[in-house]
Amino acid sequence: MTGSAIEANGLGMTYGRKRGWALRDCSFRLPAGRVCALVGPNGAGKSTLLSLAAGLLRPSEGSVRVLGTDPGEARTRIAYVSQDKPLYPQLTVTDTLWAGRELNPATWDREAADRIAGPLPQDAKVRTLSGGQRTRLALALALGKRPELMLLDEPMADLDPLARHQLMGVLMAEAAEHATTIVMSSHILTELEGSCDYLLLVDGGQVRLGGESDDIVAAHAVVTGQVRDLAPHTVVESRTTGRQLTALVRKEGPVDPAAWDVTEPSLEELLLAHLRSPQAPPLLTPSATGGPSRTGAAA
Ligand SMILES: Nc1ncnc2c1ncn2[C@@H]1O[C@H](COP(=O)(O)OP(=O)(O)OP(=O)(O)O)[C@@H](O)[C@H]1O
Repeated sequence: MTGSAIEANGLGMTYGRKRGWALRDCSFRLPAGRVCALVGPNGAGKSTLLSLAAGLLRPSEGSVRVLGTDPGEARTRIAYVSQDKPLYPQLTVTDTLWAGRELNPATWDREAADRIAGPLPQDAKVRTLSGGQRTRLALALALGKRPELMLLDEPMADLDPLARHQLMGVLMAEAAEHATTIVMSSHILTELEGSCDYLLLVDGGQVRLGGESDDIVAAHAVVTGQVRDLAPHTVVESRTTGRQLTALVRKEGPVDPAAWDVTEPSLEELLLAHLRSPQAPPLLTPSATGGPSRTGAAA
């Protein structure tokens, strides 16, 4: 088994008793070297999970280990880009990159940072940059640090489509070349489909899907037909048009091709079906549990 980038055990976080649980009873493992999409609706707990992994929050219950140790101890090996991208507004782009080098003298990779920060006006003060430009600078700092684990909270949200495409390309090349683990939260599901090989779906503070994207997709099927009984498969979502039933199912064995038209769902289709169906049981593939597959039925 490869090493773990993140290992959560019964992880829970509340920001105050009256506020309830932002994250509850989360147990999963993210193997090192993966590019992981962290998806879920607003308020699902994605930022909370990333902040816990970055060591900026302490768990209210359970534990999280990062790169085999406590998040605080792994801090120099982690780069975290939060949604609000905190940078010093009075520094210029050049000064900011210089500070990045000074803070990470042992690992600073100027070429990697320049590849991302290159298009920015180098003498401009951070406070004069647009939201997208600030994102670019924050990502340059993160990549220049040459981390083992990048935790990116909606990194592409305020980038234009061209910048998004280019920066995704740089991140993917980085992951491939240096085996950097990347966890990237996003609401843009189509963007994740071609880039991420691992998936964590968080909803209501719980991990509902976890594992290799391909395996999670392969565990499901879209079936269309006139038969009503889908047993033994688990129906995640279904709709009826006339006499025709279309359903997204989690397969329990082979689906009868004589009774159903069967296609593989796209990742986007799969995620949307789960987001619309909070009652669907969780699915974690063996690599996400460190053991046999965990489903709602077996958990
Ligand atoms: N600093 C905070 N103080 C109090 N409650 C918080 C704080 N940060 C988050 N929460 C609460 O924790 C829950 C999870 O929030 P979180 O920001 O982790 O969700 P998210 O999945 O990142 O959402 P989004 O997609 O909108 O960014 C929400 O109910 C939110 O209101």
